[in-house]
Amino acid sequence: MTPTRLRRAAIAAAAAALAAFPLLSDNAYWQNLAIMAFLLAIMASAWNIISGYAGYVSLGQSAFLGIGAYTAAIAATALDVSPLLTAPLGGVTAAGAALLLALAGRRTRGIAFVIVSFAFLELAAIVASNWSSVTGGNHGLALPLPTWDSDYLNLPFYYALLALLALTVAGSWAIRRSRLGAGLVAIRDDESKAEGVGVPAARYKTAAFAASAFPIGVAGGVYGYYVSFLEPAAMFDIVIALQIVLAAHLGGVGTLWGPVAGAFLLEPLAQFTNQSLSGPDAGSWRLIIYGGLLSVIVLFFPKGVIAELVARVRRWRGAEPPALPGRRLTPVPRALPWTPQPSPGTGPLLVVEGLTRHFGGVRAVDGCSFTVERGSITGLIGPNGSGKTTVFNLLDGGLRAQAGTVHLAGRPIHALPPHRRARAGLARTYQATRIFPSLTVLENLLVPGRGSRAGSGTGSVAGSTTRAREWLEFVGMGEYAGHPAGRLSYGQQKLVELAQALMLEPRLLLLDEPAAGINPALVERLCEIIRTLNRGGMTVLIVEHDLPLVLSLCDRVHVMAEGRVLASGPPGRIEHDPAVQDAYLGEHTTAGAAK
Ligand SMILES: Nc1ncnc2c1ncn2[C@@H]1O[C@H](COP(=O)(O)OP(=O)(O)OP(=O)(O)O)[C@@H](O)[C@H]1O
Repeated sequence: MTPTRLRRAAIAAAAAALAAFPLLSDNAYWQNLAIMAFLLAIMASAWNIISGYAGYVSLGQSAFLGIGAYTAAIAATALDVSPLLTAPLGGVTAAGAALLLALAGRRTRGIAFVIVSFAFLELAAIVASNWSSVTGGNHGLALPLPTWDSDYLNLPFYYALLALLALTVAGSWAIRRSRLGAGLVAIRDDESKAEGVGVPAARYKTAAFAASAFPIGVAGGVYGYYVSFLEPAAMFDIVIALQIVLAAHLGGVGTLWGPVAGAFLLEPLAQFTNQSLSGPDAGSWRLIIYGGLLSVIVLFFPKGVIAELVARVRRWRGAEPPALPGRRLTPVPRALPWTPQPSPGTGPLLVVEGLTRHFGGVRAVDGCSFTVERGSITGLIGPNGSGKTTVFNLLDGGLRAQAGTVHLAGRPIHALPPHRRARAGLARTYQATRIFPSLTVLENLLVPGRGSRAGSGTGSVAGSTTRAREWLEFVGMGEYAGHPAGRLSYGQQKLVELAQALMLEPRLLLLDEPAAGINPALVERLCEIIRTLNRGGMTVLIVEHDLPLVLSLCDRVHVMAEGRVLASGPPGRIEHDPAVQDAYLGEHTTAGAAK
């Protein structure tokens, strides 16, 4: 049996055993333990969507449990129905409240976001405590007792939470396999790069926050009815928030089953501490235990205890796949997997006027103006520090210009956010390659989606996959499609990043030092690729220090010095321009400084 089949069989057996358990045993202790484990597993699995996939670690996710519980209880009382029926409303309210957290996630990340998320939990507790007319405040809110036969007391809760757990895991699986999921992991790996390849990060994160809060809110509705009494201190407890994070870290952050497995491992400890710790200091002791455990795990098993142990056993058994070897390069296919559409308007494709960006006293780009003709390969050269990369960062929106305009195919793009510039037809590669190491090579290409230029980034995943494979074949990386991108060599990563940019089917391709740090055979291949793309109708702007390469490849060259274009013209003329030689030899700079 293959490992995948073995895992599927184990999951099916565990699901069947859990489904049959309450029918075979009426032991209330074990049923309660299972119910609480389901609850924790739902929360950890849902937390994983925003914190595991997208990397926004939330210490406030348990707020949605309280929000769901209060909403379902209040709605059930108002409508005079069972709280089990109003539990989905708890999910809807939680997803709505998550938009607040998503707003914070637009402005903060890393440790700042962790603190904001914790503040969100505290805020929810304060609202519940003080809004006594609705929530009962610190006196609490009592729910009616279940109406069904006491013989079946736990069963409806048990099966409701088990079904919700199955749905949460299925939802998490579907999200991870979708373009949204690839986009979230890309955001975790490198958010600004993700935006640069057309990922609408703010929208994706908002969707992930809502998807993460919804199941927790529904579970809160069921849980509130199960405990039948709601009070702010218990419903918005930081210890629950810690347990969620701990469960995910125990099993494996960012994996599908890790948070679930972690929850089942952790829940017995949670029950033990609940029962054995009592008195006024019990809360503090629980905080110390869970906080301490979390610190140890994050320090020594950052990817999760189970995930790290499995990886270590694999390494020990020598089962880790070997480093990816370079293969003989296949010839570049002559035909492009793409038919370019003519760009609208007439005149140059790119018009840059008066572009300016200073960093304190450093005038990195200082009133820079130039054009790129349609269908050309244009070079942007200049000595180190002359501002070439900063110009690229201003063109793709990674940096905001302090002055100046940029028009692409007649359309002003200087005020657009990076993902909309990518969708407008601008794609780039980086001087130091920036692919998404946690994704496979194929997934790296699926992040931008297909045909983004035409605004059809919502095209089917199947269609995008076909196109992604075609572009990978085109750059010669087809056989690496399923490999983790982080394990490729530097040169291979450069080719993958190029294919990723090509997935945007750009009007203008910006290449930042494509030949830097790669072997001569690969440089040759890269030139061949660039020429083939250009023959197929793609316009290319290239920053490169390898002058012979630029002179042989480009139709026109702009030379930058001190943040502005000093000279422009065909390569033959530029090569012998005294002002250019002056700038490269440093005399221009020296003279400028002496003035
Ligand atoms: N984020 C930043 N903060 C401060 N200074 C910066 C920043 N980015 C660039 N600079 C400065 O702006 C100037 C231009 O840098 P830039 O990287 O654009 O030059 P470049 O022509 O691409 O150089 P190279 O060919 O070495 O890559 C340099 O003096 C650099 O130190």
